[in-house]
Amino acid sequence: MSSAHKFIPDPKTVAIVGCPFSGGQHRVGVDEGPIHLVNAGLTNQLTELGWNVQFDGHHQFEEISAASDPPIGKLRNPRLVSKVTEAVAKTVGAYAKKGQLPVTLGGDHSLALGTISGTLSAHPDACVFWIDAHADINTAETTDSGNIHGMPVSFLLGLGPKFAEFAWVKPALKTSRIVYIGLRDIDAGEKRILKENNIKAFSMHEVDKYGIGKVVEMALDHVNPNRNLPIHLSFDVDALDPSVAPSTGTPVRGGLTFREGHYICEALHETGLLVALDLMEVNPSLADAASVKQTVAVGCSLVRAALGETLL
Ligand SMILES: NC(=[NH2+])NCCC[C@H](N)C(=O)O
Ligand SMILES: [Mn+2]
Ligand SMILES: [Mn+2]
Repeated sequence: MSSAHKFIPDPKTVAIVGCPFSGGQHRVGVDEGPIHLVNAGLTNQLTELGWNVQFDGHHQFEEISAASDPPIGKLRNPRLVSKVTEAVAKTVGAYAKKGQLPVTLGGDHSLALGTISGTLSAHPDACVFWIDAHADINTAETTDSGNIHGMPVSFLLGLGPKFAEFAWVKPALKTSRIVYIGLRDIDAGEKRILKENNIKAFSMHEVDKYGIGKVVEMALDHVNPNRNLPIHLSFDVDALDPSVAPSTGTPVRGGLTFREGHYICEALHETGLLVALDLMEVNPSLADAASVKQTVAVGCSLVRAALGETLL
């Protein structure tokens, strides 16, 4: 079966961008996520789905010692996160400009500052599906944790205080072009930001109320009413219920089922509009071996679903 990709020319190529990075939060191990996902056979699985797979090894990031990267205000590891995400933006943007579909494997969700910047450099009118238990829209003022993986969306939207260290970030995303699914752990400041900016969000309450099929349709109607804009899918594995994806840094009960998570990926594939995908926050050091294996397998299977694997 050949799927009609509206923005990815044949022969369709996916570029795997492995990002062993954990500087956007404080738990060790999330940098091992991409290595586990690739070792589980992800590249071969995508070849079998009919994709050319480009993978040149995991991203090598410049090191910045903690001593030379003190907090700026509440922001932790600001220079490191900025450098790394800027490099990711360049890499993702270059692949997207060549007509390839970048699949970025995290690593923590601060990386989406890079991936979405990269996508928007190639597809300025792209919309973003942010699938997550969290909104990751804190600013340097509202954050409690100081972890930048809880803030990438505010940077992309140009909300909150600006920092010279992040001068490369263009606030290229419009509030009307992002939609959330799966939310259930939103900080008070984030609730305010979502409301004040009229940002569309489907929490687990709406998933329960309408069912995932209707929610994805409503989400598409909001960000992509004519079904003609490129789509960037940023999937935080903690959107799934911890019984489905236990091995992650900030698990929250009451999440998406295995099928609901996959349905989102399948439905976005069916649009033919997907131009980039992130799979973030798999942390192989936070659970027993069986749970790690389960989480890594679910991660691979979400990526396959977004890239065309069907049940029949
Ligand atoms: N990408 C994630 N898992 N983010 C979790 C963010 C948690 C919390 N809201 C914070 O700002 O720290
Ligand atoms: Mn999350
Ligand atoms: Mn997240």
